Amino acid sequence: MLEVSHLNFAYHKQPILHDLTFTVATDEIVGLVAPNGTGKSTLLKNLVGLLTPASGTISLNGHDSRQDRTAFLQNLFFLEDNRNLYEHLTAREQIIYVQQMWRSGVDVDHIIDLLNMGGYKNKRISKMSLGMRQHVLLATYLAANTPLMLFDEPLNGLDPTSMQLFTQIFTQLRAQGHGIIMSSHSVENVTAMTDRTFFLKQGQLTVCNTGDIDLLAKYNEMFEVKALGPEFKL
Ligand SMILES: Nc1ncnc2c1ncn2[C@@H]1O[C@H](COP(=O)(O)OP(=O)(O)OP(=O)(O)O)[C@@H](O)[C@H]1O
Repeated sequence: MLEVSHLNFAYHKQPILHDLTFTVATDEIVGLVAPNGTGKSTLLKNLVGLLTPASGTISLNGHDSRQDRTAFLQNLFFLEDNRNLYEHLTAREQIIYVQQMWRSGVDVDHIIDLLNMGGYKNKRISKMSLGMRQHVLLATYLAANTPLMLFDEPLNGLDPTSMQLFTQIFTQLRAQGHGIIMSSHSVENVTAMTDRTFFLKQGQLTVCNTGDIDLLAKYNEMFEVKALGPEFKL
């Protein structure tokens, strides 16, 4: 269980996260949804310690993020985006590297098969397309095999077939006792698999059970999109 209590964060004088308190179980998928520039990445970075909260506490499976840092970090995986992969490694080498760092013992070739990466497993990451990189990125999470996984826009750049495959994998991970927080600017992308949706607005969360309400209507109500008027001209 991830437990976050009274978390606050600001960039200099710009407040981004205001007094956030929430929990995430290690067998649920939470969608973190908000428009661009709201603070989704900032929240994920605070959870993992890449940014330091101004105040508040974070613990994971009883390990406090500050007092018990090593155990806390062993329980989660977060790789911000595919630009953080090692460009000079091949897909297979990158996956082996993470599997060894996290000492997970997961079968690397099984991950490659599962993600249909056989055709490019020996290609250098620097030569890969966006979609291929997203597959390698997800593969690193499977290689770490941690109780909690934090994803920043994992579905970006995927074709519909890959989107379906990723959705199935996330659902399987939940069934096997992994907790997932997944940011997305698109509510449609995450509703198929999330148990709860956290809408982030002005530093605060509105938490909804997926299935209880029309999430798209809620999104539109919270983040009103103004229609372009007839006066619009280029
Ligand atoms: N290093 C930084 N220094 C100062 N301000 C920052 C920094 N990084 C982000 N911000 C600001 O914090 C706010 C939230 O940014 P963040 O990247 O967390 O949003 P986001 O919801 O993840 O956006 P996106 O969907 O576009 O990735 C934005 O106003 C952004 O300009």
